[in-house]
Amino acid sequence: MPLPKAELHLHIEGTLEPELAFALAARNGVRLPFEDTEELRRAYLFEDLQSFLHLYYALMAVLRTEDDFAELTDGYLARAAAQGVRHAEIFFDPQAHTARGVPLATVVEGIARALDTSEERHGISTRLIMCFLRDQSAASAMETLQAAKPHLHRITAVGLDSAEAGHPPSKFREVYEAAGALGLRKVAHAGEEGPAEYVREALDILGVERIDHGLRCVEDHELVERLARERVPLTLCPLSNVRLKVIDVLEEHPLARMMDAGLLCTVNSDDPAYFGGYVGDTFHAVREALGLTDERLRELARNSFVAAFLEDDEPRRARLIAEVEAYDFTMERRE
Ligand SMILES: Nc1ncnc2[nH]cnc12
Ligand SMILES: [Zn+2]
Repeated sequence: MPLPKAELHLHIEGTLEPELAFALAARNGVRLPFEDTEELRRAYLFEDLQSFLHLYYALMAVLRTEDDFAELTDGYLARAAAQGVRHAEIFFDPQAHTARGVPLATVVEGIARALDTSEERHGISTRLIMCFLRDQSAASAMETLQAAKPHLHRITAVGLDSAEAGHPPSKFREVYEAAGALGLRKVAHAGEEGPAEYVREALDILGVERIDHGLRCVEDHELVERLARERVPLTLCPLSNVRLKVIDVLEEHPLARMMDAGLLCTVNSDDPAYFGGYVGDTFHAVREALGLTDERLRELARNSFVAAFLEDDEPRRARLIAEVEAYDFTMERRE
């Protein structure tokens, strides 16, 4: 039995495996600029965030119907469950779909259909986080928030993703204020490719409760101290950082040093179909590359439930944390 964990940084569109991409392309009559799944997989060599985003947005062309989104989401939940995920907070990028003529209702209802059966089918409780594309205008983000009003019972929080450099959190001040007024919780990608200052802006200007990535906080000692003191969760994605060349090799990832500095770190998969592993694979990879002890892995799993948006189900959080505390690592080695 794998270590129980929550996944808090997962783009549902980033779980589109090549096999499903081709199946949906055939079903929807969409022509992909790749001959087959092998040729597509060979394209997964990225130079940076932007080169990944280019392929990520292009492949979304195959996602057209509610069934497509439901199938994508249910497939992710099945793979996540097999790796010990018991709670998942899932990002989606509405503007990437509405810009292609796919209605927001199709996207939300398709994803929600899979989420509605997730506890029963996969033993995973879920939350949905609607992300704004930061390389689009603040006005477009505000329109998206307004358009989401009929779906707010499905949505727990707002997030901010896509190309970071040159698109500071402050650009979205009003949108986050409006989201807060609607009762939505707040997270944002910051400090992935962008500077430590963007992490500060996300906290002070947007009022986020968690930072997605936050890796580059390590360049700013005072910020690290603040994040540790205020127990701000960071949703790190080590395999993503290597694939997008934010760091050179996994062995150089600062995760262990960040934990030593008292930061509330979690480990997540980001876009697992593209970056070579789901969250259980990521735990294994960082254990090997950084020599993490069992107690460090337990801390990461505990942190994932501490940082989860489970305030409306504290008994579940407590049960999951108790499972982490009682986890016997020799069980995993016997698999
Ligand atoms: N790692 C990432 N950073 C920013 N935007 C994203 N969208 C999907 N994955 C992303
Ligand atoms: Zn991300």
